[in-house]
Amino acid sequence: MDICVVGAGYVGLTTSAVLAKLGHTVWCCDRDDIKISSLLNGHIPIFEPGLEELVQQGTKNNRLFFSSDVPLYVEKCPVIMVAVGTPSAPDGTADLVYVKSVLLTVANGMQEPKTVIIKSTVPPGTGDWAQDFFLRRGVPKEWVEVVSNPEFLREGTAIHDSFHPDRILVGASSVQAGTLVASLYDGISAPVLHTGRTEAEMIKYGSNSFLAVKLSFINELARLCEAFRADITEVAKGIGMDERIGARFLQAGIGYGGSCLPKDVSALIATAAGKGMGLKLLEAAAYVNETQVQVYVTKLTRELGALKPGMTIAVWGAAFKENTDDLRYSKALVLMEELAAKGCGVTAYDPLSSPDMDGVQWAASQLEALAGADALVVATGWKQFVDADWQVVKAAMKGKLVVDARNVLDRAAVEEAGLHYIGLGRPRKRETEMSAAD
Ligand SMILES: NC(=O)c1ccc[n+]([C@@H]2O[C@H](COP(=O)([O-])OP(=O)(O)OC[C@H]3O[C@@H](n4cnc5c(N)ncnc54)[C@H](O)[C@@H]3O)[C@@H](O)[C@H]2O)c1
Ligand SMILES: O=c1ccn([C@@H]2O[C@H](COP(=O)(O)OP(=O)(O)O[C@H]3O[C@H](CO)[C@@H](O)[C@H](O)[C@H]3O)[C@@H](O)[C@H]2O)c(=O)[nH]1
Repeated sequence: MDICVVGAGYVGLTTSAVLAKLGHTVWCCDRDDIKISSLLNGHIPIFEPGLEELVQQGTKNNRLFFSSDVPLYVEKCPVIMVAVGTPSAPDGTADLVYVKSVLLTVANGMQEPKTVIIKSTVPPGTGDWAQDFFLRRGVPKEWVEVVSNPEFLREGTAIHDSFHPDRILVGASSVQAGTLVASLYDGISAPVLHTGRTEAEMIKYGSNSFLAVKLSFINELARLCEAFRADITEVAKGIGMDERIGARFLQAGIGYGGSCLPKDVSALIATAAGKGMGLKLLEAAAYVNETQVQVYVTKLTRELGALKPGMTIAVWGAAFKENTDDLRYSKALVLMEELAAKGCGVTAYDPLSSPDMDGVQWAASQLEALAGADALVVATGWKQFVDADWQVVKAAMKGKLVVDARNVLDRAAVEEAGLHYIGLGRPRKRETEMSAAD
């Protein structure tokens, strides 16, 4: 099948490479000339493990092509997949300006019947709106089928997730269109769920919102654990052993970030508000998440005294999670902003990113970031941070405080090095327990 994928971001690029691997001929188009020329020169503009190899395979096998001429390939291809961004507008709604601009390009270049797949995350009702939009632009009804086909990949594991999805979701208003879109994924062994368009859109928002609620729930429970000196990692393990709940997404920490969960929660809340409804549970999840960085600022203040000029805090991690260079809605950056605003010196390190920020100095290595530091905060769970040599860390720092904002460090190893460990809901074992464990 000849497919034009519009948008060469995380989703567009990954999906293009995956569809090419599945035997389709894919034109991945983006209006960003710089991105496309870099792709044409063999350079992948994002960090995603395994993506470069897959893209190279696709281009070598003449299955994957790149172009900034969006109208040309939109007109040529019978199947168009819209994978452009749907960022948060200032009022919290999903800004559909990019999606609408692609739909207009499609409508203008319509010379023959087409299937228009919406891969971008869009609010319930958008697919129906798009179908009407084509009719209103004078496109004959039988010439266009809009199909919702949301994406569930995670950054950092995008290739694995694409080839091993929990489900392939296809929301269509006709069996024929749904079957055609499902067939694009032939070769992937996963259940295919056929639904209506709006149901598919709702499933995507519902899934991300559920994950957000799960994370804010465990983060709030971790706060409560602190009040009882209970260990949230043991509590989460016990809760997660109930198969109805599941063990994943129960790692307490500095809160969820990234380009999806925060914006999709806010878009669903705004979508409900548009229907005169309040989504109280989601609002609470968003609130807990927004206040989670403050929990760590309070911990630092409790240990170091008022945060002020003259103090230096080292922060390891900039990305919103490990194995990505994506900084969108990163809690690590929010923490750095908070510390810098209080006048603290912030020395930071991330294996992939060093964005310009007022009051933040980027070090060339994780050890270099520790020079003169009163405290270290581990804000992203990169493996190289987890595996740090804590004796070396101790020698490099001025102070002794290590704040594990992801609950990923080996507390005993940190403490054995003579450092003072603080996580979230991870108390020191009580003396009696410690001697019983010895
Ligand atoms: N990032 C993820 O992990 C992920 C996972 C699942 C779903 N999604 C959803 O997929 C969509 C895309 O997300 P992303 O992270 O890949 O976005 P992104 O910001 O990385 O990339 C979007 C791309 O679209 C391009 N673009 C915008 N308007 C265009 C136009 N009119 N014509 C051509 N190109 C245009 C931009 O230049 C950009 O390269 C969003 O709706 C997002 O919510 C993202
Ligand atoms: O136990 C956990 C799991 C995750 N996180 C944090 O939660 C955020 C989101 O993580 P993750 O979901 O792995 O990242 P994304 O790549 O944004 O993926 C989410 O958003 C995508 C875009 O919609 C969806 O496709 C995916 O299914 C959905 O998991 C990150 O800040 C993580 O650090 C935790 O704090 N604790």
